[in-house]
Amino acid sequence: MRLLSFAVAALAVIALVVGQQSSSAGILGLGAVGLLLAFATFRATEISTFLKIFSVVFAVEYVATGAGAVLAQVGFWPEGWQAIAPPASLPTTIGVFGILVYAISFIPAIQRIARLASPYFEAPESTTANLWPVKPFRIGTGRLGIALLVFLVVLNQLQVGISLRLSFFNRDFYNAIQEKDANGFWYQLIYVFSVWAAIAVISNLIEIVANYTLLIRWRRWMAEKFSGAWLNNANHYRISLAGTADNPDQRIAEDTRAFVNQTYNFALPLLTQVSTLVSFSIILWSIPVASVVPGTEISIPGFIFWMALIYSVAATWIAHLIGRPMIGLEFEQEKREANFRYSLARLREYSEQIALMRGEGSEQRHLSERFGDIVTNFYRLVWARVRLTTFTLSFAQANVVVPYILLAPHYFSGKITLGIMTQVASAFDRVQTAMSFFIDRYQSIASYVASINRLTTFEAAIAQAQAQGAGGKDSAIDIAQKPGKDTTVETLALTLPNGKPIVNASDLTLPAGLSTLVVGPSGSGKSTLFRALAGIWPFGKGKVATPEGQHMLLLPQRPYLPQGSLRAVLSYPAEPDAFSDAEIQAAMEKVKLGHLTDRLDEVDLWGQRLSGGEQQRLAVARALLAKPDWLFLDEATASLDETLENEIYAMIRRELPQTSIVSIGHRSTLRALHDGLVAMEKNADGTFSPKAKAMAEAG
Ligand SMILES: Nc1ncnc2c1ncn2[C@@H]1O[C@H](COP(=O)(O)OP(=O)(O)OP(=O)(O)O)[C@@H](O)[C@H]1O
Repeated sequence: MRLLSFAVAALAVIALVVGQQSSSAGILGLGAVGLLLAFATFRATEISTFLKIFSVVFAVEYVATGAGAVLAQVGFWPEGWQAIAPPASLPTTIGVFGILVYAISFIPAIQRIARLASPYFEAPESTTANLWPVKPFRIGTGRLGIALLVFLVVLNQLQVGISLRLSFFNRDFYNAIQEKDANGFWYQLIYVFSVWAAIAVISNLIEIVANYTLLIRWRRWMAEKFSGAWLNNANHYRISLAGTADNPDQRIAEDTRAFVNQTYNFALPLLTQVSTLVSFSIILWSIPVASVVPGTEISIPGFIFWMALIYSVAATWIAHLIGRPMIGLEFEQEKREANFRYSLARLREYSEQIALMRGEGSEQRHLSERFGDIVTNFYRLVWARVRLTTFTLSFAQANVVVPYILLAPHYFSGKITLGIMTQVASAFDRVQTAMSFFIDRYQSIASYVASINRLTTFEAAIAQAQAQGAGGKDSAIDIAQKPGKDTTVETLALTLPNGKPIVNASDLTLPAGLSTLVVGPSGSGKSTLFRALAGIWPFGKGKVATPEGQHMLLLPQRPYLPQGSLRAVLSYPAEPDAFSDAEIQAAMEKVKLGHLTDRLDEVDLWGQRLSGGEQQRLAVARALLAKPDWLFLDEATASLDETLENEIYAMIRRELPQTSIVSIGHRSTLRALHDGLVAMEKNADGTFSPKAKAMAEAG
């Protein structure tokens, strides 16, 4: 039944066109009634799809009219151009209406792409352009991007022009063969073909260089922009807490690459295809005999063009119906691959724990399940691909024959030459290839859409984290710098990411120049309090005053050891050359890491080489080098034996006499090493409050 409606609609459109061109009111009326009947059985979305197809047809017709007129004026091409009469009223009206519907439906997608793409082309920073054979010169990053893009667009249009020119060569060449014109044959081959073919090769080579230069510059800029915004003001930490954007690594590394490549690989070929469609449509349109319906004397303007168009639209539609499930399957495949990779990466990270627990069997089963997921979906994908390819390949084969079937009667009756027949056949093929643009890109469209989504949500997550961070517009925890020396908490109510309250603090003063020990049950929110004081915990509200212009350093229980030399690990987060060898070695001796002083330039995975205690002492050495005004130690010496812990604390007090120290620790021996005590006390509502105590108090 549905098929019947579609068939009626298609026939009605043909009747409208034929009726209008032959000025036959009867056929026109039949077409109008048919279209109305068909529309009555259509769903709303189908009517809009119909209008979209109609609008494309007429958009092409309009563009062809304009381009034909301009090119004929300029007289750029040998012969064969002729002005095309503007399309008449009824289809035009429907077409213009359809164009509007079509254009509007694309606006949101284009806006999203433009929002992600445009910042690069507006980037003001200056950069060095290294474009051989021109000497390197300084230019704005965005300007260079625009220049490269414009250059590529021009080059691209040149290539369309070349293929158009070669189609005329094709016509003249076969005509010369048919007429046994040896001079014409050699002339075409030597002077026409070789020149244009050489230009085509050179322009392709230049395009490769310009293309890759633009893409790598654009991608680098985007990756730096995203990683910069992600790292800024501890946004990365708040994003992972809030869980607003999974796998930032994939977004920064993979999705920026996919976005840049795909945007380029869609935009330029799309432009090529549109220009190809327009220029070859003109050829199809402008050959008079190709407008005559084969076997009859009826002439329909652009008959063969319409045939190519209707044929391709129908094929595109069928291919879309067959290929549509592939979009979802591709998306799923990417996700399953990512899960498998993630399982492998975790295995590497926890290799020691897994080996100690003999967990390899369980890991192997887990990996094999993950890979099984990949395989299951892969087979579905293969079948979907087979179905689509069956159709597209058969269609491509039919393509070779269809134009000849349409033209053969004219050729055999002597109305057209062999040259014209082959030219029209190749133009027919070009028009239908251009129309099949989206079919050929089913897979990449799926991943393109996914990348755009991931980048857009990542941007939103970064903006949210930025707003929640210290000083951000949505930040309810006000960390103000005040004159004076102490750090004071006026009021502070901290919650978990899910809103559950955990810490309530008021009137807490951490005195400058002294050392304060914070104690309390496990899970009472001591570390969370430290995170809030450091300005990275976004959940809750309150007011904290920190002394103005003072350097604060927080050492967590598990220190972070970056990749690189031991010198870089020790100087972190300062540059590796921020401290002299003598300074570094002295700090290492003080934390009893003297045995490592001759390995400063050794690059290793230090986080896996050094013992837990050694790593903690290395972090203390960093503090000795950085000499902060405030040092927060969050169980930063918990892996050391008591004697060594005592020695290290005494050393810190000795070496950093100006530094105010706040520590979290569970061991009772720590009390003797501190001047003051703050204990976490449980409230009736289950939250904890830090309270200053005398040393003897608090159990
Ligand atoms: N990102 C998070 N999401 C959900 N809950 C969290 C998060 N971070 C901490 N918590 C919870 O908040 C509570 C306080 O954690 P916190 O690490 O501050 O405790 P702590 O007093 O330092 O504990 P410990 O002495 O064991 O180190 C715990 O119950 C913990 O599970």
